[in-house]
Amino acid sequence: MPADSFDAIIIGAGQAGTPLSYALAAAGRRVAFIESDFLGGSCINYGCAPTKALLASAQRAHLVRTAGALGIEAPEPVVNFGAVIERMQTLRQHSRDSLHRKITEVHDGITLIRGRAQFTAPHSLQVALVGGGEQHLTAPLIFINTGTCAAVPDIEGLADSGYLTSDSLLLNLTEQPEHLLILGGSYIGVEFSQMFCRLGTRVTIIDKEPRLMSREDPDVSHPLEELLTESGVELVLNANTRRVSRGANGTLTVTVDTPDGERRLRGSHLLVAVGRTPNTSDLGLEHTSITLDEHGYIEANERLQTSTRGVYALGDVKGGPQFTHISYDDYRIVRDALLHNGQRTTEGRPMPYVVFTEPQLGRISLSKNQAKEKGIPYRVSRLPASTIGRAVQTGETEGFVEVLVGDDDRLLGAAVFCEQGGEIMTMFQLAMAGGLRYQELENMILAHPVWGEVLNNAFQRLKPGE
Ligand SMILES: Cc1cc2nc3c(=O)[nH]c(=O)nc-3n(C[C@H](O)[C@H](O)[C@H](O)COP(=O)(O)OP(=O)(O)OC[C@H]3O[C@@H](n4cnc5c(N)ncnc54)[C@H](O)[C@@H]3O)c2cc1C
Ligand SMILES: NC(=O)c1ccc[n+]([C@@H]2O[C@H](COP(=O)([O-])OP(=O)(O)OC[C@H]3O[C@@H](n4cnc5c(N)ncnc54)[C@H](O)[C@@H]3O)[C@@H](O)[C@H]2O)c1
Repeated sequence: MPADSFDAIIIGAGQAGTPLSYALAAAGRRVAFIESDFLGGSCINYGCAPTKALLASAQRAHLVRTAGALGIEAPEPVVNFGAVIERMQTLRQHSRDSLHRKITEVHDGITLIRGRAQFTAPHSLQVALVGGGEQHLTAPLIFINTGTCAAVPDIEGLADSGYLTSDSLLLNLTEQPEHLLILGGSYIGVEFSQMFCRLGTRVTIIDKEPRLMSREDPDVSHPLEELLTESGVELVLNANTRRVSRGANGTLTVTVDTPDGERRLRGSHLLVAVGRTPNTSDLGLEHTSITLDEHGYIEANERLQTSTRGVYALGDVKGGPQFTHISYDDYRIVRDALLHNGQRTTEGRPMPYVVFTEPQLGRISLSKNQAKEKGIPYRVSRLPASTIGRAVQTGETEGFVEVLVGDDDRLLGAAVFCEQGGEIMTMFQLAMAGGLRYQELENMILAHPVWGEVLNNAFQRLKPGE
């Protein structure tokens, strides 16, 4: 079968592939855009957007539940689980429809192909089309944005007992779990735990590490652990999961070894959230010279070029931090290099992220442990959120603001665990991007009483890092 020839082929409609298709088409290139599943990839369909929509419902229930603290008497809220799910589904469908319109109607020059792509040669692909048949394509430029799927550990009985991942949970959830066991206490486990707890589900998190979010400094993860346990989430940490089984009545039992001995944890549903696996195994990469790392991620250089000339890897599939804003920045780097002679690379770019619990945990750049590991001298100031005027007025006094300052008085990083933590962290990021010294933030006139006013006070307790 003769191959259809294009200027560029993009595999995967994720957070890099989609804007890249628009940019290349706008520059007059003929683009084949291949997606095997839903447009928008994980962010739109089973990642950021649907989880934050569900978290918003859970947070509203919590606000109603706690309104009495502000003098507003409200009855215990009734969670209409079906309506909560329907709202999330509607938002997701709207995003998918809007993407479809943009790709097929707004932008000329994009040929959308629904199917699973596989390399047959370094610049040739075969697509197993949704609905049957196949198509062969070729192009001098190929962009791989195939993302990841949920990793599933090899645990006795797990496959036979039935489990959920965030991918399947968010696509197929119809009934409210009675007791959700969550394997993995990092971004996904933590966000889902608070969400389900506030919607009225009993929740247990199991993690093999002694701490939640174990990449964070201990004095950052511990307040998060306290917050969750105080709100009713059970934490089983330092736990080696040995076996999963499902009884005749449908109850799941997860058997774990902990430092205190064996425990059998029972629940109605099990969510596996132990990280992600790259979508590379069926890409036919053996027909190219593209290399993979030990975990199956595509090896790409700081310009996102793979070892096959003209083939790029963008987003989660190339390994490293897995965030929508990083995938989107990969797009910007490749777009600028190809269309605007841009020279920027992935080297040294800032790495902000937010855990969307309430309060949020916002993080930018170095933690204390990372500064120590890199031998970077730092001073640190940590302020309880209860010292922020706005926090006192709204009653949201939980958490802290922590900033690291270098020898040149410029910021090295921040961890902000309080109401509006993500937004406050973003202000610190802007100050870092602008190269501001901390004294400039201390002396800046900021409207009173905004949350950002904490930028004036955050450095009050600066002391040398240990
Ligand atoms: C539950 C959850 C919550 C998250 N929350 C956040 C958050 O709050 N903030 C944040 O920044 N990040 C979040 N993330 C991470 C974020 O979703 C990803 O980092 C981001 O979507 C980047 O994805 P991507 O561009 O690499 O590809 P993806 O969005 O994963 O898209 C890849 C696409 O490629 C398609 N594909 C795969 N193989 C083929 C093939 N062979 N042929 C054709 N198509 C193929 C897939 O169907 C998919 O549509 C979350 C992730 C999860 C799972
Ligand atoms: N707000 C956000 O930005 C956000 C939200 C959700 C997900 N994400 C992205 O999604 C990716 C995946 O998130 P994640 O939380 O699944 O993965 P993760 O890699 O961040 O954490 C995996 C967790 O599972 C634990 N674990 C691993 N194997 C285990 C086992 N056998 N038993 C018990 N625990 C085990 C680890 O100790 C770790 O705590 C992240 O890299 C993140 O970037 C981001």
